[in-house]
Amino acid sequence: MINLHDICYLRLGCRDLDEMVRFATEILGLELRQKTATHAYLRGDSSAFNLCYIQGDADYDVSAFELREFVELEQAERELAEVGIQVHWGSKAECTERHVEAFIAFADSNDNRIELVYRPHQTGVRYFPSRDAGITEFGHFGLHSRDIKRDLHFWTSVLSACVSDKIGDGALLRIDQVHHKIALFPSDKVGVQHVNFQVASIDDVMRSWYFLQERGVPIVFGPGRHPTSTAMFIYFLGPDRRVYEYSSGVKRITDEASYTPRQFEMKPSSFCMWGAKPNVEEFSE
Ligand SMILES: O=C(O)c1cccc(O)c1O
Ligand SMILES: [Fe+2]
Repeated sequence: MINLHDICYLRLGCRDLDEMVRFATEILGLELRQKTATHAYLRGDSSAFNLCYIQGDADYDVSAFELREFVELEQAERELAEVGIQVHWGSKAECTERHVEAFIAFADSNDNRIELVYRPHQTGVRYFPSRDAGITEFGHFGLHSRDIKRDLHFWTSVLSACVSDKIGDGALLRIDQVHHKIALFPSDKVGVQHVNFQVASIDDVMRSWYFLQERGVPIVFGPGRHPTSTAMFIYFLGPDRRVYEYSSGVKRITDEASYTPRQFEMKPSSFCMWGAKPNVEEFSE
């Protein structure tokens, strides 16, 4: 079993890099750390980066996870080979591009591009936001799944994720005490389904609600509260048409032994206990 220590970064292709940098800094509230002609590195914590937008193919995306030890990358290569998945070892230049010491890249059971990373770089300077959205952490992300049974098996038996809750066939998966850091949603697509940043409080969620409305940012769900993680949330669209989420108050599962995953019905009330209706394809019946 490949032990995922934490989520690490997303690499997100886009058509217009400058437009994504404007959105990420002025709307989302990330800090731009580095920009080249083709790459923009943004963060909401003291990591070298959380999101890297890449000029080019808008459908390209990668999600990355940290492993604790270098030997775990070598073990992962062997374990993935056993289930018929070949890995690519990052070259020196590819490691530099990702601000990591080492990584392997592969496609998961849904053809989602995944990277397993050893020693992602931290900075010695704190995150200094370009707008005060109240971001405390890169929270989680959703991935598409064209065959949920197959992909859940992969994520929970080849990789170390555990199901915290299910909503219909969708699954919220944890890799540590946080209720979920990955979510798998049935769909006919591949890759990243939504991107979540945690914010400090309900005040930040509500402040952003007014802020986003004033600027004409399409809000696609919320404000509301998830009955699953208990987090209060708001979802909106970026100029890349990707779904972004702020949430606050995600529950922790501290007593693994006594926790049983719950099955929620596939209804709007399972996504929001306040009555908000999702305008997100994968969250709709
Ligand atoms: O936080 C959650 O519980 C949650 C539930 C459904 C969908 C999501 O994106 C979530 O973050
Ligand atoms: Fe989410």
